[in-house]
Amino acid sequence: MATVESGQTAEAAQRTPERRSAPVVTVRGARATLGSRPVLRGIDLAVHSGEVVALLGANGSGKSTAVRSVIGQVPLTDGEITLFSTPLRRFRDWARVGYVPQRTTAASGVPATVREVVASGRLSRTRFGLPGKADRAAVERAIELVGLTDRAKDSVEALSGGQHQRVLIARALAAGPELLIMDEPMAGVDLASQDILAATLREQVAAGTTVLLVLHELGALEPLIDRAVVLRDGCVVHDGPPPRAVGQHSSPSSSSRGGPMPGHDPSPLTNPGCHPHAAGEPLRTGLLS
Ligand SMILES: Nc1ncnc2c1ncn2[C@@H]1O[C@H](COP(=O)(O)OP(=O)(O)OP(=O)(O)O)[C@@H](O)[C@H]1O
Repeated sequence: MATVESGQTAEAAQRTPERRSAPVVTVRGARATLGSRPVLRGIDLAVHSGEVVALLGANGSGKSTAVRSVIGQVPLTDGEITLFSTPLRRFRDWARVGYVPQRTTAASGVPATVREVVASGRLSRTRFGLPGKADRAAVERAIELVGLTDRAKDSVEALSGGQHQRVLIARALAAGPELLIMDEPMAGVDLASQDILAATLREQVAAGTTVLLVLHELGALEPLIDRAVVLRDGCVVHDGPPPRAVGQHSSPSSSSRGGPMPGHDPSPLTNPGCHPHAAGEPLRTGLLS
């Protein structure tokens, strides 16, 4: 794959830097506890307009908790989050945000068609809950984007896991979000669906959508990724070019695609809750391949 010096792929680098100036998501000093366990221990994260940022890390490192805190599902015990420059506690413009949760069923046991589930994602844009022509067109477009037009009338219960995931993504796209947050969108998805999802995402990114996604492996999405933030034990241990998969690099500073870029080093030493990984210890990203 073609790469540029910074470690970004050529495709990611082609997108204009001026589109990336405005912060869409900022997370500062975020701490969160689930049960009695401190799961986020002071993370900083920023996603700028038009950027595609991957949140990586081993199982249990806090990736899902981090994105769930961004959408207000997990309260912080300390720190602050802004969305579109508005503090999260005052943010109401949820139609601007599309969220695809970690693999769940689209139907939740309620019989519903593909079109009905996708249309539920458009409700935030409809006037008085009544869908107009533009709303119906947006729903059809979202279904088409994920290649399920021929299944629109089918029950979601009749779909494969990968098709299910495509429905959830279409639901998130139906409102035309400016920010798309996806938690492991490729997990358990068949290769054909992965290709469709990658193409869908590429189209969104080309149109200017900002993307924050939790990933286990970069896979088909790698060409789109501008930057990777790696969590370990609730701390940011890397913020910079997407690292190579485990086994392909030895340490963050040893590879042009593996090391933090100047100015992007999260400097965990400055964060009392987080400790830098031992020198020479491989950066564990949670990548499986
Ligand atoms: N509701 C909960 N109550 C208590 N602990 C929780 C809860 N949800 C998650 N945890 C714990 O918080 C830690 C971080 O979980 P989280 O789901 O954010 O990690 P993750 O990096 O997304 O992992 P995975 O890749 O497995 O999804 C884990 O140790 C998990 O067991």
